[in-house]
Amino acid sequence: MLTGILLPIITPFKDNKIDYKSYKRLIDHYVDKGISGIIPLGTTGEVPTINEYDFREIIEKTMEFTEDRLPVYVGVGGNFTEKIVKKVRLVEDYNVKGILSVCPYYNKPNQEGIYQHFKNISENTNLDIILYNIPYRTGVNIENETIYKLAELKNIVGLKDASGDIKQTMALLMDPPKDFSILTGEDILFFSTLALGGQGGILASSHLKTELFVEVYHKMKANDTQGALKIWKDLYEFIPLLFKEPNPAPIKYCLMEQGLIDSAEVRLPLTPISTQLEIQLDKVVLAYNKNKRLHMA
Ligand SMILES: O=C(O)C1=N[C@H](C(=O)O)C[C@H](O)C1
Repeated sequence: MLTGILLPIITPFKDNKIDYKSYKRLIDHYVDKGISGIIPLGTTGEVPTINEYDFREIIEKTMEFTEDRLPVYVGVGGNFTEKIVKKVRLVEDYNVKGILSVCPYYNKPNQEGIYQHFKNISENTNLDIILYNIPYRTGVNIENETIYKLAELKNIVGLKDASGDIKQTMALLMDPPKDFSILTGEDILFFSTLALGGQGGILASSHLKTELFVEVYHKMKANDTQGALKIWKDLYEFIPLLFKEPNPAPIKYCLMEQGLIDSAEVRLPLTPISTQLEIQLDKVVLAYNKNKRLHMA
């Protein structure tokens, strides 16, 4: 079972090229923070603006830099099944654990089409597959009935749930498929997903205050709900700031401010964050780092 926090890691750019010096620094920073895996080339990795050459190189460098210290799941999704199968074949050249595959977007398949799409991918790879349901980006919802059917397939191991419908999420959590991980992809629902029996989250926001997210997870697993809630209240205030402008621009700004990456560059059509948001984030991140130094002193 997939459990805990998987980090959908950003792709650092510098002068419009991928900044692998920063990328290595970033991976070395996270591998001992208690996360359960790394996911390059997700939404937060800005996969829509990554070309084929860079796609392959990012996987190669991710494997090189993680040095087997964490499992790697690669974002491989799209709305042309045949093309996705070919892309999965490319990913199999590397020792990755699996893929995170977003529901087909724009051409808006029905539930049978969604089922056949993922069944086709499942039959053409031995890699683990995490389904990614995010209707507010794709325009299509993977309904629970379809998730139950897909969960029966040999290598479909879990769901990244960003359904945006708490009733749908709760219904699935109340009667989860067997040996199937339900991980929230809606960061603000991390605590409630754990409280309802979910296995964890794929959380862009855990690039920041990583230790706190990990502590919430462990406290919830130890049934220390009040202890987890005390920490969660701080994160609950913080998370919306990271999505106030298009993800991952706010996160990249904070990582640059912390010296973890050299530049907060994003690729068009994404744009740098506003000065107003910079000021808001400076306050929060500086306060957190100061507090951390005080605790460590
Ligand atoms: O890149 C991801 O994976 C995630 N993307 C979501 C989004 O930006 O919509 C947020 C979530 O934290 C993980």
